[in-house]
Amino acid sequence: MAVFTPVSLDDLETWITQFPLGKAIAVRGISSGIENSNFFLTTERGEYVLTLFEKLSFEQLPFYLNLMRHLAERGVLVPAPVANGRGEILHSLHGKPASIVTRLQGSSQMNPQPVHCAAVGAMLARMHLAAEDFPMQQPNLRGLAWWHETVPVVLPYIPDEAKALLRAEIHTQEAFAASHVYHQLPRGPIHADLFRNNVMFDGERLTGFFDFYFAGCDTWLFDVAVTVNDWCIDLDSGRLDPARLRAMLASYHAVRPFTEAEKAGWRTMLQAAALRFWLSRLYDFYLPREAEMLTPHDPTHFERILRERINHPAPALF
Ligand SMILES: Nc1ncnc2c1ncn2[C@@H]1O[C@H](COP(=O)(O)OP(=O)(O)OP(=O)(O)O)[C@@H](O)[C@H]1O
Ligand SMILES: N[C@@H](CCO)C(=O)O
Repeated sequence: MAVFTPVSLDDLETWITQFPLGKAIAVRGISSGIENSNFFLTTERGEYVLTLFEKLSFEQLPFYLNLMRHLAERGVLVPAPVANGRGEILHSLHGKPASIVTRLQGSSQMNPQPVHCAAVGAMLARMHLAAEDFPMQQPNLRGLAWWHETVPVVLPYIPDEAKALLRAEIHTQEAFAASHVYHQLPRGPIHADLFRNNVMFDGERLTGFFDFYFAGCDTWLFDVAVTVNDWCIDLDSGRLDPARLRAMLASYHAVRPFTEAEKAGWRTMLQAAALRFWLSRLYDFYLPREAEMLTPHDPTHFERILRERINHPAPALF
C-alpha cells in the first residue's frame, strides 16, 4: 500500500548495471513504510533494499547515507549503502532520489525482553562512539527549535489539561537547554528515532538499526531517552519496566560510561524525549499532511509517558 512510485524489473535492467551487483532478479514492494517507497531487491549478489525517497531531497540525503556508510565501515550493524562504479551512494530513479542498502536479516521485536534491550543498549553506545569522528553536521531537525515552533501550532487543538502540561514542559525544557548541566552533555550524531520498529533481531541476535532519516547531531543522552521510552516501558501505562531499563542502561554504560552531567540530566531528558514524540504525534494528528494515507499514531501515548516521567521519576542513572 505504501509504494508511492512503482519499480519493475524492466525499470532496473539498465539502471542496475552501474552497481557491482550483477543482474536484478526480483523486486518486491514493502508495504509498511509511510515516508518512502521501499523494495526488497534480489540481485545476483544477494539481498538489498531499494528506496525511492518521496520527501527528502538530494540536498538532505547525503548526511543520512554517509552516516550509515561511516557506521557500517566501523562495524556498527546498520544497512550499508552500495556505491556505484563512481563511488556514489545517492542515485536517481524515476526522477526521485534513490539508494540501495544491504538488507538486514530478521524482523522487529515488538515484545522485547531484557536480553533484547541489553543488545540495543550496547549497540547504541557503539554507534555513538563510532559516529564521533563523522565529519558532516546536521542539527536534530526535531529538536528544541522545532518544539518551540510547534507548541503554539498544536495548542489550540488540545484540551485544557493537556495545554497546561505542554506549556509547563516546554518551559522546563527551555530552562534545561540553557543550563550548565545541559551544555556539558556529550554530543554527536544520533539516530533520534530508535523505536522497536527500527531495529531488526534474528531471535535474540540484534542484526541492525535502520531508518536513519531523523538522525542529526544532538546529545547522546537524548538518544538513550528516546530509546528507553519505547523499549523499556509497559505500553499501556507508559511506566518504566525496571528489568528492561536496567538491562539497556547497564549494557550502554559498559560500552560508554555515563558522565556526571548525564546523571544530573537524566530525568529531564526522559521528559524531553516524551515531549518530542507527543508533539510530532499531535502535529500529525491535528494537521495531517495532504493525502496522508495511514492512521496517525496516538498522541496520548506520549502524553501519558510524559506525565509518568514527571510523577514517578526514573531511578538514577548508573
Ligand atoms: N535495510 C533493511 N533491511 C531489511 N528490511 C528493511 C531495511 N530497510 C527497510 N526495511 C523494511 O522496510 C520497512 C519500511 O522501512 P522504513 O521504516 O525505513 O520506511 P519508511 O518509509 O521510512 O517508514 P516509517 O517512517 O514508517 O518507518 C521496514 O519496516 C522494514 O521491514
Ligand atoms: N517513531 C515515531 C514515528 C516516526 O518514525 C513515532 O512513533 O511517533
